Amino acid sequence: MAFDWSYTVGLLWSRDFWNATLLVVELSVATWVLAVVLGFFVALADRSGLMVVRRAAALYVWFFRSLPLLVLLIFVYNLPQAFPSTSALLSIPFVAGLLAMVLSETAYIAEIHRGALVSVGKGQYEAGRVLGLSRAGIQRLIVIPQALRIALPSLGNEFVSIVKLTSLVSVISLAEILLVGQRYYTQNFKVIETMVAVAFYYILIVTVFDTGLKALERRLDFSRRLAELTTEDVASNGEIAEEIGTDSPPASRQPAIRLERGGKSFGIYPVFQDLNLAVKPGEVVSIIGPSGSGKTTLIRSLNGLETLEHGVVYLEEKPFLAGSKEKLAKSLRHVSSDALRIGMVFQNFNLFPHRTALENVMIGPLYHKRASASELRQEARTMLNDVGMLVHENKYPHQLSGGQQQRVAIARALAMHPSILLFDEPTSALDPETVGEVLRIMAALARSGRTMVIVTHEMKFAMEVSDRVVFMEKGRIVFDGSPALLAERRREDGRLAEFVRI
Ligand SMILES: Nc1ncnc2c1ncn2[C@@H]1O[C@H](COP(=O)(O)OP(=O)(O)OP(=O)(O)O)[C@@H](O)[C@H]1O
Repeated sequence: MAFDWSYTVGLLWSRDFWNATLLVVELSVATWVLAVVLGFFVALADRSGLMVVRRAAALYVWFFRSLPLLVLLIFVYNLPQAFPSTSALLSIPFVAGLLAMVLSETAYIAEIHRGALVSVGKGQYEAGRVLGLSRAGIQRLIVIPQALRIALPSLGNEFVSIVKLTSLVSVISLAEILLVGQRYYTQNFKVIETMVAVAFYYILIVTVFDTGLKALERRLDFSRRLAELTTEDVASNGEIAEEIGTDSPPASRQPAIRLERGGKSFGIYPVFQDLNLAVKPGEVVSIIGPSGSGKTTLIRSLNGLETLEHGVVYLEEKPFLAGSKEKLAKSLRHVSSDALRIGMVFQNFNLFPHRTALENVMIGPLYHKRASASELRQEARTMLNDVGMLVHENKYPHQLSGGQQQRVAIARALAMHPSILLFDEPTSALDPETVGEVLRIMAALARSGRTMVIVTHEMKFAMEVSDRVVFMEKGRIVFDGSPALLAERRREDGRLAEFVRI
């Protein structure tokens, strides 16, 4: 029997098929949107601090991924037999189909979100934290935009799967494309001709939505976003200001920040115990020492990025953080305005890749509504100008060199007007050529009387710029004094001489 082309072509104008196509689109889009939203919450639950929430999320994903959709469909559609109260809703095939598909797809999509959330680096969360963003704020402004971009190709792929899975809802008598086709060929036996039309409708839906999703993917892909570059600004940097003014010149003589009897372990390995460090207002303290001596852990303990077990951190002699094993920890209320008094610059910059240099600098003050958006924009531009980066204000981090990124990161920390600035090995991830530009900014900050604590391997810089140098070894402070005293001690102390070579 010859293939009946005129019959197949005629089916492309069939009202039944177009109605079924509309139904498939509605069911697929509703399933996808709901599962993308709900899946995100399941993925967040999977990362919750509460074990019971994590377990519940894992149980959900395990159960609904194990269950075939067909079984779930039949189960949900027939649920009213056991629970008559559900019949008002579940006897509507569209609702029953949607519910079953959402339950199943949420489990798959939660796994996609989970993968995307894991790939947003820890540094992004930490950068949000030091800018005083709440958990929800970090998710909304930093994590979700990045995770969505990472997840979108897989989410688009899942949409295609959902479109095809809708063919299963024919078992609950929902007139989707396959069921319409079956009705046709059981009357005229033109199976192949009918199935060609069925294939056409599925391919049409997938093609249209796939094209749309790819376009969305391109829009969200910030690595493809390019700032308008003028020929002049491609390589140039602006001038770095000689001094980068402070808001509140240090008046008090009491320590700006002080760690008392700090103790920290990772597992059974103690990094330091009974450690004391006090930094006066306007003082520049460099912490130096061999790798693994605990410098980074110490500086991160000062602003709570690492939780101490023992000891108390005081801000202007007011308890600010207490070790988890300290009695004070229970009564100490976390006041976020205190945390905002400490700015931090990270080794790996941790700029937000989906935002321009200017937006990175503005994000903190804007979140805290420190002034109107236009005032904050102006102020952020001044900060960028101070670090010689105004010419690059509209560039995304991937368009900047390491040194330029670190300069923007410094401007971002300054934009919060912190009274203390912590630098965690700010030049360690930089090429030798760009180290100098970051050190020049830090020297300008030091000259302007800022309180700074710097973990560094740049000995020359530490000796020239610091008021005090702290030498750490194996979790202990073995030297704490002026650079001049260090230079003197170096002559007698072999270990110091070995380490502090300028
Ligand atoms: N998250 C962690 N989990 C387990 N151990 C850690 C963690 N962070 C640091 N450590 C360990 O704590 C010790 C101190 O690390 P820290 O990074 O503070 O040293 P450091 O003096 O800053 O070293 P470097 O100069 O190489 O950065 C090291 O032995 C390190 O392996």
